Amino acid sequence: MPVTLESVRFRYDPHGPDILSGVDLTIPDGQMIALVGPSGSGKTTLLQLIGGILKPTAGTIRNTTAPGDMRWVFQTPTLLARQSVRHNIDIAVVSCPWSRSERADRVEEMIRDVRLEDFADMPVNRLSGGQQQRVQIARALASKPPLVLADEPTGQLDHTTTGVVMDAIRAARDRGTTVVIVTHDMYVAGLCERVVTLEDGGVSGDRMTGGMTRDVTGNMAGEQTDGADHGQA
Ligand SMILES: Nc1ncnc2c1ncn2[C@@H]1O[C@H](COP(=O)(O)OP(=O)(O)OP(=O)(O)O)[C@@H](O)[C@H]1O
Repeated sequence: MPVTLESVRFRYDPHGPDILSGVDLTIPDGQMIALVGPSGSGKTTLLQLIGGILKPTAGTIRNTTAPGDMRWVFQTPTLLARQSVRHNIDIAVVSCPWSRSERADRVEEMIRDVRLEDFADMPVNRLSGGQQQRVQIARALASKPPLVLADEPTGQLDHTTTGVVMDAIRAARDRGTTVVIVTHDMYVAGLCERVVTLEDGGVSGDRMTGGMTRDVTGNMAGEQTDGADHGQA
C-alpha cells in the first residue's frame, strides 16, 4: 500500500509556528524517493511523521506498514557497540521467517554488499564513523523490509562509499522495498528515482530524475540531476 499524506500540518510547539503547513504526497510501493530542501525545512520531521514517530497536528497520513516492519537509518548510527559487525546485522534477521542457513547467507550477503568483509568479526566501536554507518545500512536492509526510512544515510561517507551504499539501497528497491532518503547530497538525490523538495512548510518541487543508472565503480549514465525544480513529475 502506498504511503499517502494529505494536507499534513505539523508544529512542535502548540503556540509556535507550523513546521509543515500543508503537505500532500503519495509514495507508491517500491519507489526510491529523496527528500531534499534547505536546512530546517522539515525533512527529518516529515520522515518521522511518515514513520509514525510524530503525529500530524492536522491532516492525514496513511502508512500501512507495521512499525515493526519499517527500518530506520539514523544520522548517528545506533549499534551494539561491543558486538561484531556480523552480530549487529544478524540480530536484524533473527525474527525473519527463514531457515538458519538462509539467515546466515543473508547476513554474509549484506556484509559483502556494504564492503565490510574484512571487518565482519570486529566490534563496531573499533570501526570508523563511515564504517558504522555502513553496518547500520546493512542492518536496515537485511530483513528485506517493505519500507526503509533513512535520514542522511551517506552523511559520513566519501563519494565511492556513498556509491556502494546507494547500490545496496537500490538493490533493496529493485526487490520492492520503498525507500525514503533525507539528504543534502544532490549526487545521492540523483540516484533516487524521484526527488521531492521541501521549502517554506510545503512541497516546492517534485520530479522524476529520468532513469539514471550507475555502476558500482561510480560511473554514471543517464540524466544528471541539477537540483533545479522542474515542477510536478
Ligand atoms: N524536537 C523539536 N522541538 C522543537 N522544534 C524542533 C524539533 N526538532 C526540529 N525542530 C525544528 O523544526 C524545524 C525543522 O527541523 P528538521 O530537523 O525537520 O529540518 P531538516 O530539514 O531535517 O533540517 P536539516 O537539513 O538541518 O537536518 C527546524 O526549525 C527545527 O528547529
